Amino acid sequence: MEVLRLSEHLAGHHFENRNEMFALFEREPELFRPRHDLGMRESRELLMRRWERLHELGYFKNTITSRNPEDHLRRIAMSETCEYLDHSLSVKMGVNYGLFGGAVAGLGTEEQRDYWLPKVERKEIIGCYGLSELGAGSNVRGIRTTATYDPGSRSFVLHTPTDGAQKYWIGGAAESACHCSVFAYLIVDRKRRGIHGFVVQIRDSIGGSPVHGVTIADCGDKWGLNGVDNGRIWFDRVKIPRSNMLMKLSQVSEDGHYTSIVQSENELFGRTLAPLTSGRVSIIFSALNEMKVGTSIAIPYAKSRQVFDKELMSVQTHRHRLLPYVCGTLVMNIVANPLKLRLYESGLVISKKFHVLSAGLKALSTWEMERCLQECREACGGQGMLSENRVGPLLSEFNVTTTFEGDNHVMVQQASKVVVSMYMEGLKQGEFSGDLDFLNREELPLQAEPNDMSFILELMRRRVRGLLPALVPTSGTREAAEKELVLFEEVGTAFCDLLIFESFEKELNDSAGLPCKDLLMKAGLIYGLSRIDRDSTFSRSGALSSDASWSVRRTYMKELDRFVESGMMDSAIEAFRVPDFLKAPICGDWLSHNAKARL
Ligand SMILES: Cc1cc2nc3c(=O)[nH]c(=O)nc-3n(C[C@H](O)[C@H](O)[C@H](O)COP(=O)(O)OP(=O)(O)OC[C@H]3O[C@@H](n4cnc5c(N)ncnc54)[C@H](O)[C@@H]3O)c2cc1C
Repeated sequence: MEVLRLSEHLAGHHFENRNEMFALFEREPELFRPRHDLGMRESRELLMRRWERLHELGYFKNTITSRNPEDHLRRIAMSETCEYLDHSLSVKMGVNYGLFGGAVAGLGTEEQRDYWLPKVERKEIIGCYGLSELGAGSNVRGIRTTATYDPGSRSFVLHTPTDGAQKYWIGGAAESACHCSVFAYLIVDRKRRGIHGFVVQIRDSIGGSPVHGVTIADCGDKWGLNGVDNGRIWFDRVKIPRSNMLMKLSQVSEDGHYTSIVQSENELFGRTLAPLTSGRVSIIFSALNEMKVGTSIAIPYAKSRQVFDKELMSVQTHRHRLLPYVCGTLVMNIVANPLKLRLYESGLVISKKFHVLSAGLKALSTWEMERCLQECREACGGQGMLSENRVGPLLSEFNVTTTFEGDNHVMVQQASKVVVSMYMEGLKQGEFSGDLDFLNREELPLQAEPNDMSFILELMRRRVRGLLPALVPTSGTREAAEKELVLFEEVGTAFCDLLIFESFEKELNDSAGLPCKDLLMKAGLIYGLSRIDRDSTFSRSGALSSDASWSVRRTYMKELDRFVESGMMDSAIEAFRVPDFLKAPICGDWLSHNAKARL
């Protein structure tokens, strides 16, 4: 019962809707069983059939046009559920509903929302999100597409000046999308006004021919996520009506007068890209859910496998290879849930802390997921190479999450920038504030036994305390700090880790009636010890002496054993609640599955 409540808590919201969707998958296996044996063309076709079926059953009804955050969260729950089955499906729907729809909802006027969003919801149009270009991905300000206002025809002229400025990787553009939220430099009366969003029709209908002036090409076969038809788009002086500029933040009047409610180009840039924040938070959950699937396959297999007369899961290295990911998933899930719920609160203003946590968690969770799935693949030995056992294909399906919606290194640097600015401000003022407040106090002595969260938190703080002055000597400049980019990113990671563990502890203390608290506390301890044990920045920053590092190692190994022997590992896997039909043959009676009699 407690474990079921933990499952519900991890899901965070719309537990019943998720179950309902899993039940549909199970009921209609022809369409909804996992397929990892298809080429690009069949994957795309299958995706469209799956999406159509979900649409027909009304799963997304009222989730795009509604003003009620609950309805948007319902769509997110549906999308997360689809990820267990088909990452491409949830990405393609996410680009349409979340990015295209999100751009209209976030950047459009009331009138524009009322015009476009019902069409998206009724699937009369499929939208894509055109930000990245061949020559500029992470460096968004480097895009070159222009949108020039022509007062004579009261229209904008969208143009791709060079091949480097072609829109690239645009999900849905290669085959199906008929509209695109295009991001381009606005030019009014020969003045450049920063990057703005426009709704541009690129095909005459869903899956139809490109409209006049638009050229579209397919990015081609990828080694994962092949259900998504990523495409390239060129605009050759394409005219769109004035009303297609998304005008909530800035407006161009009919006679070509530019006004904006935003004070600076920097602020405009931040607010224009805001829909990406919800995409980033969704990616955190992609990573966590796939770690749930990977470990829910590798661990039952290891429990049923004998190696050299021992049960594989009893082997110390195996515990050390898999359990940190089980524990990390629990920790990050507990931290990411309130982040997601806050994102859909009306009137949310994205604070620096929110930005650091969402960007940092996006990077850390997807890197963890990548390592986790690789480890699960190897932990299943040769069986891990079979597509039917899912772990290998999932690794290639989800690999891109480290790159899109903000490359991970660039995300970590966002955290670095914030913490370095806070530190330099503190040096200037002679006092540190906010999340660096602890720097005003003496370092606490380290407790002898590294066996609880206060030890983990103290070490996380010590590491930040040690790394910051190494990066920013008292007289240093921010520019100099940014040249030491490896250390700069280490500082960002250290700060994110600290925020993650602080948030985790706060959630544990503040959430009344949190189920399986003992299990979660142990998970926090093990995940913390694993991060300390594997990362040299703890010793380099002076946070951890050699003696203390041995003590960490000893406790860590003991805690791994306790986690298994107390039954906590099994409870965690049960709480992940991956339905059997979305696991793999090696989770069950794999001898019978491979019996000669079955040939
Ligand atoms: C499958 C897929 C789907 C996508 N879907 C869409 C979509 O629908 N719409 C859309 O607009 N875009 C989409 N993208 C584009 C995606 O957002 C970009 O690929 C991403 O932002 C990275 O840009 P890039 O590919 O140009 O890589 P680059 O920015 O060139 O990065 C290359 C390498 O350089 C490193 N690097 C870059 N800048 C720095 C720096 N400042 N410091 C240190 N290292 C750095 C990165 O870590 C990376 O390893 C998609 C991409 C893929 C692969």
